[in-house]
Amino acid sequence: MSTIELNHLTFTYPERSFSLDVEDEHFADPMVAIVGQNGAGKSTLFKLLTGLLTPQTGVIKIDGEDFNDLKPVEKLLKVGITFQNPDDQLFNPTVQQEVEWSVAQVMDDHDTITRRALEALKRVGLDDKTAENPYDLSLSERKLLSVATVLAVDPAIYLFDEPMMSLDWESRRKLTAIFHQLADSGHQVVTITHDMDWVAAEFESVYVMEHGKFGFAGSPRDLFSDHELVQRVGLLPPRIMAVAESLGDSRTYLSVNDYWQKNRDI
Ligand SMILES: Nc1ncnc2c1ncn2[C@@H]1O[C@H](COP(=O)(O)OP(=O)(O)OP(=O)(O)O)[C@@H](O)[C@H]1O
Repeated sequence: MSTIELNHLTFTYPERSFSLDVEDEHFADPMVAIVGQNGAGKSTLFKLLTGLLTPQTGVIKIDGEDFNDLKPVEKLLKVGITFQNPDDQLFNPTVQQEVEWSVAQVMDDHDTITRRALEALKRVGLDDKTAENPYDLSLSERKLLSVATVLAVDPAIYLFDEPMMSLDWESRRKLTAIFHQLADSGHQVVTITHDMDWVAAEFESVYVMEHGKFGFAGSPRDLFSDHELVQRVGLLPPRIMAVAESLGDSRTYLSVNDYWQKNRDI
């Protein structure tokens, strides 16, 4: 599995409205969640990790190599991103062409491009919509299509910016299963999310960003046990904790199952 190292990374927008400043951070787990308030710098970090923005100082190393030294195709094979808003990355006339376009950025063989596109569309459940215009799909389907464009390229590291936002229940279930399949097959999945129930239930590694810096790295249980931090950075703890709290129990619970395990003998 890949590792991402950030060393003395700084970036400031030209307007000087916001600065990101990461001393030393290391993502080495298969599934990593990055959380934090609006404007904390999460999407800016993703733009740096994909080369859409260039840091003013510091280095991003992926598997020990300076990311900025890689050729464009090597970058695409190392890191793929799905944006918060799928409409920012969909522009082809059909669903199939959309995915094929992505694969064509990293290879030339037409048959392989088509095969990979169809496999990725099947994986997200859009294989019956290949001829449709992406803008005729629902928002959930457009989000899954943007995921398919990355699955078809199959980079080592998948970055997802708010993947669960606006997804219907079935699509959430499907995407969560894909996350685990990716992690189990040696990929790294790094996701920005505001969905703390999902973080608590599915992730082992969570990083908190505050004002352009990392303020916490650890397990969801450690994060949600730190009530002062959770309140300071405006995170909503898992809903099961609010339910337990209303019953006079202020312990940390990550899911209904977790609550059940800890309370079934009482
Ligand atoms: N292109 C830009 N030019 C100038 N400032 C920007 C630009 N993009 C983002 N910012 C500012 O940088 C700060 C960090 O934005 P960023 O989108 O990285 O935060 P975020 O943590 O991803 O927020 P959210 O959770 O709302 O997506 C914000 O104050 C934002 O207004």
